[in-house]
Amino acid sequence: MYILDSEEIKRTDLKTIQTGIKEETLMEQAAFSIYQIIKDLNPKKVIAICGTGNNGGDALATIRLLKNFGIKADAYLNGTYEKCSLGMKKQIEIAKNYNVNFVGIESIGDYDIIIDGLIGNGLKGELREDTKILIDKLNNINCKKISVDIPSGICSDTGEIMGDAFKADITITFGYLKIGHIMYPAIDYIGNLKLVELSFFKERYTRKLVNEEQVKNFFPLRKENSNKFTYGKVCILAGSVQYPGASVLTALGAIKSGAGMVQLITPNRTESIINIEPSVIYRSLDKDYFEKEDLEIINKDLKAANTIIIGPGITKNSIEFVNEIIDNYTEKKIILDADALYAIKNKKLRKNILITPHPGEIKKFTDQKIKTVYEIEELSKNLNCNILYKNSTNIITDSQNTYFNVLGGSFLSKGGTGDLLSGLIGGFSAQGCNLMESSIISTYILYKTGRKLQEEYTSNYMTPILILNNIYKTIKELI
Ligand SMILES: NC(=O)C1=CN([C@@H]2O[C@H](COP(=O)(O)OP(=O)(O)OC[C@H]3O[C@@H](n4cnc5c(N)ncnc54)[C@H](OP(=O)(O)O)[C@@H]3O)[C@@H](O)[C@H]2O)[C@@H](O)CC1
Ligand SMILES: Nc1ncnc2c1ncn2[C@@H]1O[C@H](COP(=O)(O)OP(=O)(O)O)[C@@H](O)[C@H]1O
Ligand SMILES: [K+]
Repeated sequence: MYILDSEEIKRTDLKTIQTGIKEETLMEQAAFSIYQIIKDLNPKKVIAICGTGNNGGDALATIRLLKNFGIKADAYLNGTYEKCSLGMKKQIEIAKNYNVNFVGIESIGDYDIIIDGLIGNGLKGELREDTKILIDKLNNINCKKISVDIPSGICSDTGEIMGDAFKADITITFGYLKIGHIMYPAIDYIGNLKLVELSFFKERYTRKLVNEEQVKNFFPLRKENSNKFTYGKVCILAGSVQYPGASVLTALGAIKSGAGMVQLITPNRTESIINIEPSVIYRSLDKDYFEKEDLEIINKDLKAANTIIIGPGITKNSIEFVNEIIDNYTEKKIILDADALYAIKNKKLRKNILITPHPGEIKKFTDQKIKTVYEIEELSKNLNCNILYKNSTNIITDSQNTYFNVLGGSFLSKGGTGDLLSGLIGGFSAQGCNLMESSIISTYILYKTGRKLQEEYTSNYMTPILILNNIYKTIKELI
C-alpha cells in the first residue's frame, strides 16, 4: 500500500481530472462513502463543520446525502460563500436545493455526531487563532467525532499538530493513506482510520506501508537440497563488560532467523551463549572493549562471513575499531547499531551498509535536526547508506524507496529489543536478502509476534526473549 504526501495527492487529483473524471464526481464518491459509514452508526442528528475548501465540500455533500436519506443533518460554514473553493461553492448550491439547513455557531452542541470538514489536505502552516478556538470548542463537545480525510490541524506530510487538532473517533480518507496518518503525534488524534476508494488514476509511488504480502515476497526460500553454507554466515561483533547481554540477544536473533552459521565475537567473556544456544560459534577476546589491533586476530572470521553486525552493547571507546571494519570490509554487508553509530560522523558510507538508529542515536553522528521522513531520506542520501529509523513508526529507506512499519507498540519498549532486531536483520541478510528487505522482514516478524503476544501476556510482561521464542508462529504464516 502506497503512502502519499500532500503534493502527491494533489498530483493524483490533477491527473485523474485530466483523464476526464470531474472533481465533483470524486467529491460525490467521497461523500457517499462517508455517508455509508455514518448511516451504519444510526445517528439521530448530525452536523458538518465545513471550512471553505474541498474538505468542507466533502462534508457538506455528506450532510445532503444524510438528509436525503431521512437522517436529520445540518451544516455550519466557517467562512463566507465568497471565500469558498469552486468545489465548495457548488456543494453549497446543491445543498440549498436539498433544503440543507445552515446553522449558527451557537447550535453546534446539539448533535450526536460532528463531521470535521474544516481543513484537509489544504492546511497551510500553523492554525490561525480563530480556527484553534473553534477546534478547541469542538473537542470539548461530548459526541462522536468524524474527520474527513485527516483531522483538521494535522499536517498531512509529517503528522505534526499545527497548533491544535480535532480529536476524531473515526477518520475517513480517500484512495491512499498519507504520511500524516501513520506518524505520531497524529495517530493519537485519528481514531479508527478508514480508507475508502475513489476513481483515482493509479500510479507508482516511492513510499509504502510494510505489510504481509511484501514480507512474503521478500522472505528467503529454503531448499531441501541445501546445507549450512546455502544460508550464509553472519559475524557479530558485540558486547562489552558493561553490556554483556546485548550480544546474546543479537546472536539469538541471527540464529533463529535461519542463518546457516552465526559467529559471536565479544571483547568480554560471554560463554553463557553456549549454554543458551550451542550452535552459536563463540569467541571471546578476553578484554574490556574492542580495539583496532583486534582485527588481525579476527580477520579470518570476518572474511568467512557475508554479513557483519557491529555495535550492540559495545562502548564508545571502540570507535577506531568500528572505522577499521567499515574501511576494510567493503565487500561485506554491514549493520551498524548502537554505539557503532558514533563512528559514522562525517563519514561517507556505502549502499551495502545499514544503520539502525533510534531517535536518540541520531545525535551520535549528526547535529542536524532529524524528525520527518523527508529528513531521514535526505540523511540516507547524504550518508549513502540504508537507514532503519526506529521511532514508534519505523522508517526504512535507501533514499529512493521508503517503507513505514506501524506494527510496533509499547510492548517493544524494553532494553534489548533493538539488539535482537539487529540479529534478525543480519540473519536474513546472511540468507541473501538485501539490507532493505532484511529490515522489512525483521521488523515485521518481531513486531507482529509481539503484537499477538501482547494480548495474552500484556505489554508490561513482554521481554525480547519471549518475543523471540514465538517468532516461528509469524514465520509459519509467511512460508
Ligand atoms: N483528489 C483529491 O485530492 C480529493 C480531495 N478531496 C477533498 O479535498 C480536500 C482538499 O481540499 P482543498 O485543497 O480545497 O483544501 P482544504 O483541505 O479544504 O483546506 C482549505 C481550507 O483550510 C483552511 N486553512 C488552511 N490553512 C489554514 C490555517 N493554517 N489555519 C486555518 N485555516 C486554514 C482554508 O482557509 P483559508 O486559509 O482559505 O481562509 C480553507 O478553508 C481533501 O482533504 C479532501 O477532503 C475530495 O473531494 C476527494 C478528492
Ligand atoms: N512504543 C513503541 N512503538 C513502536 N516501536 C517501538 C516502541 N518502543 C520500542 N519500539 C521498537 O523497539 C526497538 C527498540 O530498539 P532500541 O531502542 O535500539 O533497543 P535496545 O537498544 O535497548 O536494544 C526498535 O525497533 C523500536 O522501533
Ligand atoms: K478534516
